[in-house]
Amino acid sequence: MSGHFEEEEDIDLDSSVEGGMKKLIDAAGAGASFTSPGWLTQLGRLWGGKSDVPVADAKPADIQDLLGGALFKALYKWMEETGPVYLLPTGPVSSFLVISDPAAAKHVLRATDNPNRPLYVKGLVAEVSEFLFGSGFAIAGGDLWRVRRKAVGPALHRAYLQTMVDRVFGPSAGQLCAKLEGVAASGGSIDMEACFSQLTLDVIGKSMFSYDFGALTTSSPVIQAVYTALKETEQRATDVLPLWKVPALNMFSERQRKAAAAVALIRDTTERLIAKCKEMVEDEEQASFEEGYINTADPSVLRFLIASRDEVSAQQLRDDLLSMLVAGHETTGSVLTWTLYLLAQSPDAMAKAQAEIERVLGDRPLPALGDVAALGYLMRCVNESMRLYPHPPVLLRRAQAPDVLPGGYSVPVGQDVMISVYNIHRSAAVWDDPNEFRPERFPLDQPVPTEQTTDYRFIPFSGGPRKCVGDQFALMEAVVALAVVLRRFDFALVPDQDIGMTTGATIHTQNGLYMTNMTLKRTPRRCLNSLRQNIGPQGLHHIVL
Ligand code: HEM
Repeated sequence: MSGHFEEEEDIDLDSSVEGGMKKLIDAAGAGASFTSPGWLTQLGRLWGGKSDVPVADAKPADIQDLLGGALFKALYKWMEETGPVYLLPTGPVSSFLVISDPAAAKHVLRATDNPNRPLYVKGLVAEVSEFLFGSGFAIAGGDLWRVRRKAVGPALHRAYLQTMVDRVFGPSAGQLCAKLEGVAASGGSIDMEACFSQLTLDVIGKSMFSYDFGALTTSSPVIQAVYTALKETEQRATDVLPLWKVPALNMFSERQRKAAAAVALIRDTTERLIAKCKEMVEDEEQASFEEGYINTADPSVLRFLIASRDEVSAQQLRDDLLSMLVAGHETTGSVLTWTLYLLAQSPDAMAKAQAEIERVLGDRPLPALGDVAALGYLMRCVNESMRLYPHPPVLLRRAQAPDVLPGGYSVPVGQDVMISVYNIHRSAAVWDDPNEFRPERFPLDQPVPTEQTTDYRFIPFSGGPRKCVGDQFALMEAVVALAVVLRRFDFALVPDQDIGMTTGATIHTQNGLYMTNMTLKRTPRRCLNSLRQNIGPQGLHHIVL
């Protein structure tokens, strides 16, 4: 396999393939894989154009991974066989250009929705999630995206994040501890993947709309609707036969009827929250809105956006908020799941993280904003977990102008592109011992790693104009949640469980992450009392419908 390229460097294709053997495309467009053409490659042979990009040699066995919803595993195998940039034919005239190289990823990400270099757009992502996001800015493009990103981004300012740490992240993690105490007392086991998904749904509801889903403690139709809609987005992303693209068929599909009902309920709930918030803001002086605005009774993003009195329709506001809800929920839940999984298997790293938490928090039960920076090792554990398990594992783009990638590969107009973050993060050409969990690879005396500090070798939040708007929010939420939970419990994996990996929008376990023998750690009494008092939504004006 070849190494990664420097941006815009010309590369000799002959030398870019292991052992000097190159997989070049023949005149008909398939790869130099005549000897063992698989079904996908056969399809690729029909692919009309000539290309200078090697073609993945997809075999029938590979479809197992694809049908199992773990496309990213097959993409990894093809990277090892074919190199860091290859074509994956998906039909007679369709294909994905798969990128597993930091320089090529940087090139594409920085040219997405970039007014000075408008070469790429989001493409397919918008198609699979439009039914839920509507015109939300996470999937919109062009001017609509630019205007809405500019309006929403400032809502996540520093004072907002500080308030969320104090009033939402810490207390919500305390509620999770209360739930886990029952399990620890009974000596049973619990699926921590489900717990983290509930925790992050509660957190994002409170932070976005001051709405308490109560997912950690209850079940409700709205919660079920969120899960149904999320599942549908994931299924659409991996459907082999996308029947949902034919509106006339949707009424005959039980799955589609359920998804439509779920979306209707979520939208209705959000619209009612918006209407209620608008009523409350009516009396507020317009002059009171300035940079860094925060309403102490209701510090939510919804309140910020309504108080800004931006010219925006209720529907756009609804779709933007739903974009944030969905983008910020399962992603952070999955980060927590895999970080706990990795720590539970690495006693040294776990001991180091727990010692740091004790030292930083002393007898205070919940971290404050300043503690997040002091919890540097825990942060590196989260970073390292996001390297090994990036969510989503692939980023999709579509070329809207002809382009040439670093390495000299041409990209025709309309080409669908898949940046495999998973491959970049696990490539031996990019990282030493790429499959090992080693938080120490991100030293404490250097900045927290980002796409900038690593020159796009580490891109868990993407990069360029469409980079995640909630990266700081998510990192703080994850560090606070882990600090609170690891302070209170020691965890042990239920032995012999098959964790597996599957994916939709994020990487999930196949069967849950069951923890047992959850020993309550000795916690200072003062700290414990304070934790118990703090788990309510103090000081948050919760909108109740
Ligand atoms: C650890 C948790 C998170 C991860 C791993 C994550 C990852 C990402 C990634 C990779 C993208 C870019 C997708 C692309 O380039 O196609 C993205 C976009 C986005 N994220 Fe996050 N995210 C997380 C948490 C959050 C949170 C908490 C929020 C909201 C508070 C959020 C809101 C968004 C939005 C609105 C976008 C779209 C931005 C745009 O297109 O302008 N994310 N996220």
